[in-house]
Amino acid sequence: MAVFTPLNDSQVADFLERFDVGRLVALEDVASGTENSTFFVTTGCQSLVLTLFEQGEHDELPFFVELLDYLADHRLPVPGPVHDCHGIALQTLADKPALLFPRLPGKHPKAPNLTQCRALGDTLGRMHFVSQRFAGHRPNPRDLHWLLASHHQVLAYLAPDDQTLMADEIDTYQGVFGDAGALPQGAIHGDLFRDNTLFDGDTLGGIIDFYNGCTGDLLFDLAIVVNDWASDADGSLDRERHDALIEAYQARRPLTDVERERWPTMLRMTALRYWLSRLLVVYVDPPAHELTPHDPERFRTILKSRIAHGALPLPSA
Ligand SMILES: Nc1ncnc2c1ncn2[C@@H]1O[C@H](COP(=O)(O)OP(=O)(O)OP(=O)(O)O)[C@@H](O)[C@H]1O
Ligand SMILES: N[C@@H](CCO)C(=O)O
Repeated sequence: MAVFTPLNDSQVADFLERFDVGRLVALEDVASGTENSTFFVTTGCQSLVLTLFEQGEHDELPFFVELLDYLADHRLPVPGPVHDCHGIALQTLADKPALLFPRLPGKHPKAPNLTQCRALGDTLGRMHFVSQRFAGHRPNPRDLHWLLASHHQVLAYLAPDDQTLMADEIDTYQGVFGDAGALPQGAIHGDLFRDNTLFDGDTLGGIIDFYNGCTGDLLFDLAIVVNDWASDADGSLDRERHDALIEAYQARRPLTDVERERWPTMLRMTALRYWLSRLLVVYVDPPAHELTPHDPERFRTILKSRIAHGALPLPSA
């Protein structure tokens, strides 16, 4: 379920009067999603998405609005928030912070094909090209500092081998990524899994769910994408999807020498990032609502595969 705060037609009809978007024709609860309440809203002239923010740092919502405004202004396929008649995007509805977005076309790809991988790589490369000049700032909440500070909370739930694996890996990352800021920096999505994209056939209709968005290493974003989009069931990398993503990305933003050098370790660090965040959800901070948590084991498998087989050779720029 993904409606934690139900809304009725008259609440939404009144809410829409703040904007120049037409009158309510239909309101529909959105079943997917785990964090916020989401509704599809149809007016006489537009298809929209209404999000009520249920969790998280509400004082960080202005950062997300600025980032989405910036990316939409640069013609990236993201839902730029709708601003009200006074130019304000961030609203309150049912005592929750609320944003209204254009509804983007498409479905989440379960098994992305090479054309879809190229489209995503191209768009991520374009996004990172412009996001280096984004003026906002929000430190990456899932960076090496977070790994270091948080992993102790799950160690007791792991088998001894896995405790050693996690601790040794984090030691390795400290050696490689201790010099924060050494890699190219910019605004990143921070969670660009397949289920945060919408494809209309092979056309990328949009990238959504920017609530892990932050500023930091661009390479972190690319590694999250490659681990999710190009891993097979056994965790190994599929060369064709890997190359399609990275070649298209590099046509927009070639990786630097230092990024290429640190790439294998970044793949491991972002795999461990999800192993840990999923373990935290399962053991330490389960959701208040009855939701099936994502499987931590998937990212342990990916991590072990990256350690055993290394990274694939990066295509040249
Ligand atoms: N702008 C949009 N256009 C079309 N569909 C959207 C849009 N925004 C959200 N959705 C739909 O609503 C669903 C839930 O949205 P979202 O991912 O933002 O929710 P969430 O609660 O933050 O979930 P999670 O963090 O688990 O992905 C998406 O999977 C998608 O189907
Ligand atoms: N994409 C995350 C969940 C949302 O942050 C995961 O797969 O664990």
